[in-house]
Amino acid sequence: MGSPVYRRVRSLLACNLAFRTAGNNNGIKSWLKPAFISKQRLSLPSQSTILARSYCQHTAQKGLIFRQMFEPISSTYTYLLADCETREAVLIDPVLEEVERDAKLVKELGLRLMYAANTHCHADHITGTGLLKKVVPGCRSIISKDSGAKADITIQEGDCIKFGRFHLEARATPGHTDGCMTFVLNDHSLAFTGDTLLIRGCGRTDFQQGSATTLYKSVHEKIFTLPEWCIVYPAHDYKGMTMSTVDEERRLNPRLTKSMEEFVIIMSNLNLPKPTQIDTAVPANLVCGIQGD
Ligand SMILES: N[C@@H](CCC(=O)N[C@@H](CSS)C(=O)NCC(=O)O)C(=O)O
Ligand SMILES: [Fe+2]
Repeated sequence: MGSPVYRRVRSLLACNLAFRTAGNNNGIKSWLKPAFISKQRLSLPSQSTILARSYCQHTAQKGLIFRQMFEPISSTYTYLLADCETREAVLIDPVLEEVERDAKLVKELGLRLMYAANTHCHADHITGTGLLKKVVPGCRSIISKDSGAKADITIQEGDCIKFGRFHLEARATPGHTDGCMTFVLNDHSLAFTGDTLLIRGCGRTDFQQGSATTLYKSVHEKIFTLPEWCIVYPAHDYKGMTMSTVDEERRLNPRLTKSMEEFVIIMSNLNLPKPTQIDTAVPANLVCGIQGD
């Protein structure tokens, strides 16, 4: 139906999995379509541009402040979430070397940083949580009880990290490490998967109590059961990608679309070198990172 341009628009929307179902449920399609169609004859934005733009609008409409930040040495993503009304905020997976950047942004945006939470005891970088507590008074560190690491608050499956009108639900997703958690936004639109699920990949399982069968079950039971339009944000990406969706990873993840038996063989043949900072990072992260003087 319609012009070639309209058909292109339709096919872009059709293959954009985040929109396919979300649109019917929460109005994404209704606010996406008018702006998009009106520009169609000038130039067609790429699918990822549409998703990024639309997602910003989506979060803004919900009253959620959301930032993804990158630390290039360990290729780590740190996430800032805040309620734009109450200004309460949470940081996920801050990195020591970027504490100044994160604290500056929190200040610039007029936010009250309540928590700095780690998805797990990282092996490749020192967490910024310890130092953040020093430079942002009132901020409390969070990690899972099963990680064996120290923090102000230790959490378990089902616990919630509340910031303003929002909360992150903690889902235990062990496998990369014993204490890995995935943090899911209360409306299930976003999931912060740490190293459990990476974009088209997953965390390695060859150290820190790693187990391929446990990771496989965690992903299938706790992440792939989220709505297909849920956007997944990992702790790392090594190929320049920023986000994915549950649907994309269910269909396209080259490791996790396999049977558990095939997955175990893949994971035992990764032959990855040890993270360069592992010997300093793990002991520091077991005590919530560098605490400052
Ligand atoms: N080269 C990096 C470490 C890369 C690495 O091992 N990444 C981990 C996540 S950090 S614990 C991983 O699970 N990778 C899975 C994969 O398939 O790449 C460094 O030296 O820091
Ligand atoms: Fe890790």
